[in-house]
Order: sequence, then structure tokens, then C-alpha cells
Amino acid sequence: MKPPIIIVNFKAYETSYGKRGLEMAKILEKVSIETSTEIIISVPATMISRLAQEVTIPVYAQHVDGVSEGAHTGAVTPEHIKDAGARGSLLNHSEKRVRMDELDDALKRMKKLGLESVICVDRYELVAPMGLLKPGAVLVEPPELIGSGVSVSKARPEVITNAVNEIRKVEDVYLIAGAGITTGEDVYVAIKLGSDGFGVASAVMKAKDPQKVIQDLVLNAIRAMEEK
Ligand SMILES: O=C(CO)COP(=O)(O)O
Repeated sequence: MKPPIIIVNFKAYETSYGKRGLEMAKILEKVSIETSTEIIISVPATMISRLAQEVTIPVYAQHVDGVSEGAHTGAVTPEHIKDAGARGSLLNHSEKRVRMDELDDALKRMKKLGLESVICVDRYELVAPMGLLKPGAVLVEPPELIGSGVSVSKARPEVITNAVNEIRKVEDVYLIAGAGITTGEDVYVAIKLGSDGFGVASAVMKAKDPQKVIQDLVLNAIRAMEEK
């Protein structure tokens, strides 16, 4: 992982699976190559294997279960996603929360397998405690702004500033900001406030022209990083 860290979370949008999911991944790959900037895609579990074979950008799962191999119906394990070709996973997204003990188990197993982890938190107060588990990054997203079209940078910039202060208490863990990120200006402000990147979903996944949207976001991330 290297800033600017850019994560496009496919969630379960119409454009997240099948032919449209593949088209979306190809668009993001194209922009990644054109801008020489890594774009991580976090995709439905059923799409990991396909997309990992079709695109060169890193593919993440959206969630893994902390359970070991064995009798766990419906589980998606770190071993499953590794085998499918994932580079890592989001963990504890506010739409897919994980119990603390399971999170710790999952993280340890992910590390053992050489997988990257991004732990999501819904408030800045959890940034340092989660950072102590030593994921690659912590992604802070106020849930009320997720999918709202109103960005954390605009509506709650203090969440980013406080989260940046919190991440300084742990070493070698990046801080990413997200929720409602819509415009290049949202990204620019988030990075200028000290975040190492951004997470986005609806603005890209629901866009008429996703290429134009992601281009704007990525170019503003680069501009903000250059000015740091
Ligand atoms: O949850 C998010 C990314 O993980 C953010 O979602 P939106 O970009 O739709 O607000």
C-alpha cells in the first residue's frame, strides 16, 4: 500500500457483478494505468476470482469471516479469498460489522497468508484502538454520510482531522477517509486534512460516466499529494 490509497468499494450495486462488474473493473484499471496510480477494487466475493484474472489492479474482498477451515456454512475465509486471487480485504465495514474477537482472528490469519487488511471504523475514536491490531490501513467513515452524496470532507472535516491525530499514535498504519465522497474537491480536502487516501462507492458505482468521475477523484488525489 502506498499513498494515495484509493479504494472503490463495489458493494452490491447493479454495476458490481456480472458483465457490468467486469466493465466497471476495466474502466478503473484503465484510469489506474493512465494516471500511474493504484486503484484497489473491493468486490463481491463471487467476483473475486473472475476479476483477479481479468484485471491487473488489486482486488479485495469486502469482508472475511474470522472462522477457521472446517464446518462453517456460508463462511468466506481468508484462505478462500487468497485462493481466489484477492490481495486483501476490507474488514468491519459499517454495513458488515465483525465482532472484535473475530476481527482479531481474521486479521492474524490474513497476515499469515500475506493478505492486506483495511479495517473500517465509524468514528475517529476507534482509529487508534483498531490501528493497534496493525492492519495496513484504517478507513474512517461516518455511517450517516455513506451513500448520501454529502462528503465527510465537507460535512464533518473534524472527523478526518481527529482521525489523523489518532493514527499518529500507532506506527506504520495508514489512515483513509470516506463517506459521501463525490467530487474531486472532496478528495482534495480529505488528503489536505492529512488522510492517506480515500474510499468511495456510490459516486462511482452509480455514475452515468464512471470513468469521468474516477478520473476527477484520482487526479485531485494526486494534486493534493503533490502539494503535501
Ligand atoms: O462505504 C463507503 C466505502 O466503503 C463509502 O460509500 P459512499 O462513497 O457511497 O458514501
